[in-house]
Amino acid sequence: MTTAVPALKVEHVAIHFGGLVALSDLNFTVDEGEIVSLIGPNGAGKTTAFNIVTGFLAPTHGSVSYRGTPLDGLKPHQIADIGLVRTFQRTSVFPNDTIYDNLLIGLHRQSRVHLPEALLGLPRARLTERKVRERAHELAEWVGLGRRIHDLAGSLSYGEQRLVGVALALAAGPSMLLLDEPVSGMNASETHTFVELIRNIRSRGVTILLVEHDMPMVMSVSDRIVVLNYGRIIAEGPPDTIRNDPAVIEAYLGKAAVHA
Ligand SMILES: Nc1ncnc2c1ncn2[C@@H]1O[C@H](COP(=O)(O)OP(=O)(O)OP(=O)(O)O)[C@@H](O)[C@H]1O
Repeated sequence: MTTAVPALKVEHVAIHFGGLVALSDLNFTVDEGEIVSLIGPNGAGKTTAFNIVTGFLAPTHGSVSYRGTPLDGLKPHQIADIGLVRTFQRTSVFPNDTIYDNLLIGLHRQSRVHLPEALLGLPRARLTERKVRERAHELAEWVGLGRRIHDLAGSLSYGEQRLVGVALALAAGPSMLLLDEPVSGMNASETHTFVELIRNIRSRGVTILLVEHDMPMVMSVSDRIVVLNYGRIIAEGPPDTIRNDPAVIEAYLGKAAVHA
């Protein structure tokens, strides 16, 4: 019998900031092709967990592995190189450049062509340059910004700028995408479109871990939800289980709501 190795494995992770235990004994997995959300009230430890998985913070105890490879001690860019790529809460587009140029900048960061080759217009650089341009168009189409590709990024709505952020993350060719509050600041229609995009990204074989406050969005998109409170997992399961879990309701609404 073969046992499938989970894509992401977080084992016994704890982190202390001085006397504050921000996470303690955190254990969860994400399977290949799964959409998992990490939720919890403010200060529960979601962003801290995200930062540990992506190498922006080192845990005090425990370990994280991806496809069986320990991530301990790896830098964020090394973790991205093995396929785990994140987006950030703040949009990081260059507002005075077009979407296209933003994507080209992102793709050039990934591309292996050395600057001297590109400057000299050597054949390998020319070929790669053409591929990079094609890829920029594909990425803009993928996130639904194909028709706006030559608009200035600064002219986009906040929600659309987040889409550019997702396109930039996709530019790195992730096998797992970590989305940090991707729909914060989006209206209902943008959020709906974004949910479709997440499903589409997953359908192309990308595993997804999401930190998000928008409960209807989380409930509609997730296969499984991990709920944190005060740095500990208080519940884990599919949306229907989580929706009705008394510990989750209590964490969000307080005891009164459960006993009302
Ligand atoms: N660098 C740090 N130094 C000290 N304390 C920190 C640091 N980062 C986070 N914390 C604390 O760790 C706890 C968890 O914070 P974290 O930001 O991970 O929570 P969160 O669930 O993401 O919250 P939110 O939903 O408000 O973003 C909080 O008490 C926070 O104040």
